Amino acid sequence: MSKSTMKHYDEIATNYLNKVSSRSGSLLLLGPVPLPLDVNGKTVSFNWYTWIHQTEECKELSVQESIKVVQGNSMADKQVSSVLVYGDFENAEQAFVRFHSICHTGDVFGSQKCDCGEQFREAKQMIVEHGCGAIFYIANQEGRGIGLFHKAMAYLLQQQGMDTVEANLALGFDDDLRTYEEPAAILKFLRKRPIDLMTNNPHKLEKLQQAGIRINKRIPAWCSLTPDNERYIQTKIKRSGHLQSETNPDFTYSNMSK
Ligand SMILES: Nc1nc2c(ncn2[C@@H]2O[C@H](COP(=O)(O)OP(=O)(O)OP(=O)(O)O)[C@@H](O)[C@H]2O)c(=O)[nH]1
Repeated sequence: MSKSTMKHYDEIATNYLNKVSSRSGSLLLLGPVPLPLDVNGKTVSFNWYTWIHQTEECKELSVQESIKVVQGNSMADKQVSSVLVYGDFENAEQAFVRFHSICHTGDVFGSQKCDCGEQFREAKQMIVEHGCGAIFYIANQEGRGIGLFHKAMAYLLQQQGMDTVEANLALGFDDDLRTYEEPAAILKFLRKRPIDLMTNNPHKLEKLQQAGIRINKRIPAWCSLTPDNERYIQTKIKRSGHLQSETNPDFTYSNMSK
């Protein structure tokens, strides 16, 4: 590494890198990286943070030294998590926070089989309208933790009549394998005050509380029902315990389209 590159590297490590302890080990948090995001047609400036695990070999090293160990290692085959932060996240009295499980099909492809893509867009917009908040984009939670390949298998099983829960069980998994220790540790580093949690899933709320997150209130995160996502959403309510939409208690596509 040339001297000037080394200087830039050191500067970044000093100003943008922090070590965060989590129940699953130490995390190296990098950010804030300013990121202009599209929010409903407008460009809005968010701060992006991302993190990696501090490996065993780096345990005794400082954060500055640890980051040099990964230099030249692309890590492209390891999907890493992010958090997108908006407003004065550390100090604002109320901050809206969403813990969004990665959904390649919904968020990237725009699949209508689930509500993930719309929930993500909606969360960005609600946070901007509110003035402060964060969206965690959790990389190891694809398919509620079964991974993309198995999710494709699950979709094929669903095509043969199973619902989402039955398909996960048929593949040898629990319905929901997600844990929140890592993002919870990052949240506690970025903000000490309680949050308003954007979710319909009471189990997610409980798991986050168990991970030490203080929650002021829950903000519902329902999206549009369509013929393509109705079964998925009804299964979430009937089998996975997601809370019914307060504004539309008869939340079915056929009821809504009347
Ligand atoms: N196994 C499985 N996972 C799915 C399916 N459709 C979407 N997902 C995944 O489900 C995750 C989102 O979980 P959901 O149950 O929709 O919602 P939640 O995060 O528990 O709750 P909310 O905070 O209310 O959105 C994402 O990781 C998606 O990839 C499916 O058919 N099968």
